[in-house]
Amino acid sequence: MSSFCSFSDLLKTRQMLRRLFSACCKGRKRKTHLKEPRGTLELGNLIGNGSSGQVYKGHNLKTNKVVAIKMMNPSEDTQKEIKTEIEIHKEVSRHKNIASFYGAYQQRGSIMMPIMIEMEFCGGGTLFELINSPFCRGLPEHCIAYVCREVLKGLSRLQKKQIMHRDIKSHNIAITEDASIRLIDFGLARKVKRFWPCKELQGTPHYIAPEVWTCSSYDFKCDIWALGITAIEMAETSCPLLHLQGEAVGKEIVSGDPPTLSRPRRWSPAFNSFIDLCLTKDPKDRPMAKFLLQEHHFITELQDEMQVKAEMKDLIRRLNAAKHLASKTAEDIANAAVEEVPSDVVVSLDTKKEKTAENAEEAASEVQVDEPASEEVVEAISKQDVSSTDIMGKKDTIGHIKIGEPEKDVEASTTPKEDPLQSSEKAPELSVAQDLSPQEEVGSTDTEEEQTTVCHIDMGDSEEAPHTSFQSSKEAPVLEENTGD
Ligand SMILES: Nc1ncnc2c1ncn2[C@@H]1O[C@H](COP(=O)(O)OP(=O)(O)OP(=O)(O)O)[C@@H](O)[C@H]1O
Repeated sequence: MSSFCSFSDLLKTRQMLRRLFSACCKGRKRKTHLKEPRGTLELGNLIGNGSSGQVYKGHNLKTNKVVAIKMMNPSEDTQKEIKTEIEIHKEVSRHKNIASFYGAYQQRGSIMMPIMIEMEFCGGGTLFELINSPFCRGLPEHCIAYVCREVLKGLSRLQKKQIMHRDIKSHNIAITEDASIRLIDFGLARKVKRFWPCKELQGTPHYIAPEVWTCSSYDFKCDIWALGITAIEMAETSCPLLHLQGEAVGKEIVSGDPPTLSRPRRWSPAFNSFIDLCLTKDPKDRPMAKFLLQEHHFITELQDEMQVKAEMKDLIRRLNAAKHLASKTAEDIANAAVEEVPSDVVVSLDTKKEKTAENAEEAASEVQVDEPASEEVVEAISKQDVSSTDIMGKKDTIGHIKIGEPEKDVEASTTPKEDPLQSSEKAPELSVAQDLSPQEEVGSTDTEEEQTTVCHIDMGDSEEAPHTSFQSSKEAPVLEENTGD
């Protein structure tokens, strides 16, 4: 008998394989199920305000956990993106360097009702807040190495899942109160597809890799570039090319030399070399996360982790104390303003706020290391229509790019600006109703699962610098009890 197959046999086999492949693909398509939030989630204070939504501290009444709740208003354009964010966050969540995903929710009634992602609350704030706090003039090198190592672990996890974050930046690196590092915000994260390379211009301009600016095929390496930029930011408190905006940043990144530390001799050769490697312009020559984790001495020679974490914890305690003071002072000022300030409200408030910021800064530097961090009480608020919440931050768009400039020196406007450290705002409350029939169950997540890593990118609203993250005098929307099933 001949061991050769006939041409028709080959064709049949090919067809069979095709059918098998498409059946597998269909099988793998998962529906994003969203749970009904009422009776489960209770919203507390606003803790972050991004271009795609607002993030509140919250309470899961069933697990009795303090959580973070990201609330996004879907539109026809963004609905799919939000679901992708949920799916990806859920997929990468079980890792110690990724904020745990606990579930996704949507109140019954309409597909346009706000969608919520419940996740681990990171009580130390973000890396951006930390390096921009009044008492931080850049992180010491061993702390930078520690943060880079933890982010690389997260990126490595993402890569195992064939996912690129595409918005690695200091705003999207959260810190827990015990100084553990977590990647957050998977709004721009995408699967890397071998036969369908990604060419979209996406990200936050100052962190975007050259190959992304030129819309060439790109992959996980764009996250390594963004980490290199973030490492410079940790050392110098601002990222390179901050004087440029939008596409001008892209032109410089594509045609100029890669950014470096502005005073390289102040830092070790290992740190300089790490940055050089991360900021290699040709992605083919740029190392992968795994290589840097295992081979680069800036990462591998990190010693005395206990000491590094103790230093980070100290900074976090001071940051939280400053936030707490600032929110208290803001409350006092708001109360006083109502009574005292008559006609020239804007000017008076501005002056007062400046003073408040100064006071808070001064007070923070006096705060003892053991001062307890602020613990806002998660409290229920009167019900209001969630859908009325304006969750869209300022956002410029160039092509696919969200052009957020992470500028620090935002010009003082004539309207009063709140101190970024303050987050005294009350969040919308998820009204607690008794009927829990899960409508579409989304991220039914096992809250107690072991963590793993993940990350994603997004082009943050740059104009609304992170400094403004905590500002917004709006009360958070309350989820109204839904009666119209
Ligand atoms: N798990 C968390 N724990 C604590 N704070 C968080 C958490 N997730 C988000 N935040 C805060 O909320 C902010 C906005 O969150 P996130 O980045 O997910 O929103 P976004 O709308 O996607 O932002 P961007 O404008 O960067 O795209 C963060 O910068 C951070 O300050």
